[in-house]
Amino acid sequence: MEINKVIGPHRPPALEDRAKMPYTSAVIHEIQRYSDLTPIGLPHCVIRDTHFRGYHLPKETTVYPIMSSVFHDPCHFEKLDTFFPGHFLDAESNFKKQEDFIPFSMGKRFCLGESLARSQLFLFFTTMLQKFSLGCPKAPEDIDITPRMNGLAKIPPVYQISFLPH
Ligand code: HEM
Repeated sequence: MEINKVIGPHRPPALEDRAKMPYTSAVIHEIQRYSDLTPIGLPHCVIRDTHFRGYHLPKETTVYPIMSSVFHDPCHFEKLDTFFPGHFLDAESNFKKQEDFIPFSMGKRFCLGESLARSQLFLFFTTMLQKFSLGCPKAPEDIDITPRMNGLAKIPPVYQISFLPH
């Protein structure tokens, strides 16, 4: 079987897309890109002998969709190791959808909770910022964001953060 392009099922627009808050959407997308929470994705297995871009994958080969390579693709993101919401904004500051940005994976087994998760991320993030002023005892440049563990998932370190109601 020759696979050139795997097309995911139709995804309905999430609440975040309908809200038309391009910078907020860009920040949330950049958080997902930069944090790179599941760097090697979830393992899959080919169910028959498969040819993919010149490689022969015998039946039952385990395949890891290396998500990190997507989030650090220099063809799509100019500042790979910098938190830069501009990756998802065009020259007029409109939200720029990146078709190759796939934190919820793609194909038949893409995340079933994608719409719910995206709506929740948007509501959680905007509500927090509307209701609280966020603070941290350390200066931003002194915060070590190296993950505590890095394997199937990246586990973030523990931070001290304050939420002061407006
Ligand atoms: C930010 C939040 C989330 C992220 C980044 C995420 C990401 C993912 C990824 C990468 C996969 C693996 C797809 C694959 O096998 O290639 C997955 C699978 C799945 N996710 Fe999520 N997910 C999130 C939240 C949720 C939520 C809230 C739900 C349910 C309420 C959910 C339900 C599922 C299910 C059921 C699968 C398995 C789909 C299948 O194997 O057919 N996810 N998710």
